[in-house]
Formats: sequence, C-alpha cells, structure tokens
Amino acid sequence: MTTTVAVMGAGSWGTAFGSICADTGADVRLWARRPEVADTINAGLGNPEYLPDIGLNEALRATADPDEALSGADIVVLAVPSHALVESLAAWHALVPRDAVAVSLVKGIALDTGRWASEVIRDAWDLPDGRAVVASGPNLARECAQRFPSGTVVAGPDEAVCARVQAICHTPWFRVYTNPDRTGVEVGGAVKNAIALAAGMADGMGYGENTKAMLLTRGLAEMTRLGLALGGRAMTFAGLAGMGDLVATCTSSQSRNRHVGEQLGRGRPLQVIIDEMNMVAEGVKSSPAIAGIARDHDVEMPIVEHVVRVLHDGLDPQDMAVALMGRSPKSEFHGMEEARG
Ligand SMILES: NC(=O)c1ccc[n+]([C@@H]2O[C@H](COP(=O)([O-])OP(=O)(O)OC[C@H]3O[C@@H](n4cnc5c(N)ncnc54)[C@H](O)[C@@H]3O)[C@@H](O)[C@H]2O)c1
Ligand SMILES: O=P(O)(O)OC[C@H](O)CO
Repeated sequence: MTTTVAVMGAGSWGTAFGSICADTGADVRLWARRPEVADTINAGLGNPEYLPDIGLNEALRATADPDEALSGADIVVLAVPSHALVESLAAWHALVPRDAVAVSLVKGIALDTGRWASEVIRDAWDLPDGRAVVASGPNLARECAQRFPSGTVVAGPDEAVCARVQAICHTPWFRVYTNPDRTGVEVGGAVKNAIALAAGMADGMGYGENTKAMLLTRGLAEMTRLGLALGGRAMTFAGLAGMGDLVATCTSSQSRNRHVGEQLGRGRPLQVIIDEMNMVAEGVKSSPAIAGIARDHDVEMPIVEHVVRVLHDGLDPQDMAVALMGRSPKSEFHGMEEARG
C-alpha cells in the first residue's frame, strides 16, 4: 500500500526530502507557506528560490493549504525552522491524523522552550513517544536534491516506526540507517551548527586546516559530553548524525552556519549577514539554548559558550581564538571517561 507523506515546509531541506520520498514511490504532499512556491513546484519548475537549477521528482505535489497536505497522511515530516516550530505545531494540531508518525528534520531547539524538537512535537500533538522520530545526518539539501550519494539516520525508540520511516526515504542514492538513540541524534544535529559557526570564523580569520580539524574534533568532544549527560549513546556521535554532519557542515561552502561564521570572522556584523540571507542558520538562535542546557547539566562546552559570546555579546572572533587557546591544559577525554556508552 502506498504511504502518504506530508512534508510541512518547502524550504531547501523540506523540498529536497519531499523529492527523495517521492523517489521511493510515496505519495508526497509538500506544504509551502507561500502559494506561489507551491504553484511553481506543481508547474514542474522546481523550487528556484531554495534549490536553483535542480529538477525535483515530478510526482511531488505541493500545496499552500495545510489541511490538503495533512489529510490522510501516514507520516508527517516537520521541515520548518526551529523558531517557527511551536506556532506551526499549534496551528496544525487539529489537522493531524490520529495515527500519524511525526518526523522532525529540525536541527535545533524549539525557540523559547529550551527543548529538543522531537519532545516538543510529541507533546504538542499528544503522540505516543515512539511515534516522534528524528532524521539527521550530513545532508546538505542541494547535494541530496541532486541525488549525490548521501546518508542519514532515522532515530527513535520504536524500531518498527523507524523502519517505516526508513522505507519512505531510503533510495539508491540516499542511504538511511536507523538508531534507537533519538537524544544523541538530536544533540548531534543541533550542536554541529554551533561548531560550524566556529569553524566558519576560523576560515574568515584566515586560519588553516589544523585549526579546522581541532575545532571539529573538540566540537565532537563537546557534543559527546552533552549527549552523554542527556542519556545519549557514545557511538552515535561517531556516526553520521555526529561526526558525519560535523564534517559536512564545518567544511562545506554550502553550509549556512559555516557561512555566517566566516562572515563574522571577517569582521562583519551579525545582523547585516542575516539580512542578506533568505535561509535559516539554525546555530544563531540555538547556540544560546544549547549553552544553557549544558550549564544546567554541568557540562563544559567552551567552543559553544564562546560562539554565543561572539554572536550575542559582541566578542571579537580573534579574542575567542585567544581565549580558547589560553584555557588550561587538559586530558583529551576529560568529562567522558566515566560515560556509559
Ligand atoms: N538545508 C539543509 O541542507 C538542511 C539539511 C538538514 C536539516 N536541515 C534543517 O531543516 C530545518 C529547515 O531548514 P531549511 O534548510 O529547509 O530552511 P530554509 O531556510 O531553506 O527554509 C525554511 C522554510 O520554512 C518556512 N518558514 C520560515 N518561517 C516560517 C514560519 N514562521 N512559519 C512557517 N514556515 C516558515 C520558509 O518559508 C521556508 O519554506 C532546519 O532546522 C535545518 O537545520 C536543513
Ligand atoms: O546549511 P546548514 O549549516 O544549515 O547545514 C545544513 C545541514 O544541516 C547539513 O547537514
């Protein structure tokens, strides 16, 4: 039987993910906030604002009517930015079919809640815990839409639900793995954005590959410490949603987070950088929330803390570099030795 999938959000990743699901033969309805975006997709012209010059699966149908998108959906995919999640969930609650599975593509913390997207979705829609899953990995939307070989992780506590979601997005060019560690996968997707901001700053200041490699690896240590403190599994951070996404995001010219960091590293003001973009850089709003969760759990995250200070307290990226390099010498895996894996 054909699975009906509602993808809520026709930005770069929602559109690319919807097209991937259509590639598996699922019946996909993509909700776009603006009717003209839906019309352009339905006319076979793709989504030029978010994915210029990329052809989408022609079976992908778009609509600006959330009721039309959600009606009869077996699986509902959330692809709005984290700052729009809470209001969107409230607006759509009454339209969501009772037995639907929710999949979060959101790599961030729901604004003003300080909570991970999957928890917020589960509670807003009164779902059993196992029916709120996340999908995360090194998935630069443009490359996935181009059908370049890529992989992702679908994570949730109910193996059968994860397998259902895997089945609607696993293709010969998009490999989907399952993982029971939803917490770890969600922590990975959010923290890598903060680290990509730092990596971009290093690029903007003209530092080299050693610096990038150190930031990425010490960023992985921060991600792992936080994830373990919240109950995640150590192996998850060595996987696609951890190390994999850090590599893609910290090194890619396509990453919006790395881009914002690079511009900051060149000395440009944050608001000017944001105003020039038509897409979201989740780390800008999520980094303070991540730092807050880390402090609440007594987890040390110096890179994330300094990124927050550059973003929101006017710290100069050059001074961030001096401060991070001037920290007292440590043992490499401090804060992780006692961890359960
Ligand atoms: N783009 C990627 O490569 C990629 C890959 C994996 C995960 N993600 C994650 O997916 C999520 C969505 O990102 P994206 O890249 O598709 O974003 P985007 O900036 O490309 O598009 C955002 C979409 O959300 C809509 N939107 C914005 N504000 C809204 C509001 N208040 N209410 C409803 N809709 C609103 C926009 O119209 C647009 O369709 C983010 O959490 C991001 O981190 C992105
Ligand atoms: O463009 P970014 O920085 O939001 O990164 C996109 C994806 O999350 C990469 O996996």
